[in-house]
Amino acid sequence: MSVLVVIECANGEVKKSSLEAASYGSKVAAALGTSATAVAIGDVQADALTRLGEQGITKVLLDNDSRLHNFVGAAYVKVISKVAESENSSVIVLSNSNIGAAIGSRLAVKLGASLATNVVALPQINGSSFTVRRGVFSGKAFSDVELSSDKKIIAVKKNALDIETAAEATATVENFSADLSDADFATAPKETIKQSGDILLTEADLVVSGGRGLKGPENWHLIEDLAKALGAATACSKPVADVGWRPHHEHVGQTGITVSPNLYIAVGISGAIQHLAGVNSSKVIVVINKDPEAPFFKAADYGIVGDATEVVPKLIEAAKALDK
Ligand SMILES: Cc1cc2nc3c(=O)[nH]c(=O)nc-3n(C[C@H](O)[C@H](O)[C@H](O)COP(=O)(O)OP(=O)(O)OC[C@H]3O[C@@H](n4cnc5c(N)ncnc54)[C@H](O)[C@@H]3O)c2cc1C
Repeated sequence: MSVLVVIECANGEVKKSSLEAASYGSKVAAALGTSATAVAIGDVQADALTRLGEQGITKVLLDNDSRLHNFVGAAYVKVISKVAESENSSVIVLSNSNIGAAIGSRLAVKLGASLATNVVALPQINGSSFTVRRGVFSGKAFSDVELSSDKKIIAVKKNALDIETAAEATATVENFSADLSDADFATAPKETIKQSGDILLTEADLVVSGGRGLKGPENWHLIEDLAKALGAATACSKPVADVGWRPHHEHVGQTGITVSPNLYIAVGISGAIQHLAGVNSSKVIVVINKDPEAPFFKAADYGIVGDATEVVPKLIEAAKALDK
């Protein structure tokens, strides 16, 4: 019996959300008195995988098939399920990322496992049954669910738990071949067009976001300059994307992307419930709005009442000064 953690990789590195999953999986393994193994998929350097020892992973199995560098659901499910069988894994931990959400239910069907998505806390273990807490209704409520199958799959909500790092531990890395055939890639991406911007919004630790209060695209440099000074990704409210000031892949909220950064700075955004649905699991929310009655202030950890054109340049200067 072991705990298996699914590690997503891109550009040679392990994604942050997978470090969170590794940390979570190691704690579950410790509670069960077993070890945590990982299966790595995607474009990754071996030394990035050995460093998973710092999150408590003892062994990493890597499928080197270059066709896996792009996400292909059927192939990913096959690799993970084969590793789970060969390692006799009873608990599989993955990130509740886009990829995790796409493969979790398919894996559950293939392995006959119970599945909990959007998990925000370690499980309570009662014999062979786990009770896990899930975030539901866009983070407005929690639901405690029982996983009673022998095999369990837990998809951990991004940024819900800290990454714990133990000094100097390394994981061994072994190659694993799932003997994938062309049929496993029957539906595969032909081309990947990366979103603009240096920092991927869904993976960003810091996000600076703008709304209609910016008045027009001619003022968007305020958002970009603050983001650059902080090393943040940029985002926007839906109306801003609808009128074409920004591309739709930057729109966050109920009908856009969900983000969970450590810091979300909202500039000139009113804080409508549909916007909050995509950002309210951010660790710290800072709101800048000239209207003291703006609903976003109720969800904010810090608020600045003021005109964005006056407040943001001061923040940019302050952020630049921190770098000196
Ligand atoms: C089904 C549905 C789904 C939706 N999905 C989404 C979604 O996913 N994401 C989303 O964002 N919205 C979504 N919306 C729209 C949402 O209801 C709001 O209309 C939208 O979020 C408002 O965008 P905003 O805050 O940028 O603009 P506004 O509501 O116009 O707010 C602008 C804010 O800027 C402030 N402001 C004005 N001038 C300044 C200044 N100079 N300095 C500082 N502050 C200033 C104002 O006080 C105001 O609070 C959805 C709506 C529906 C019906």
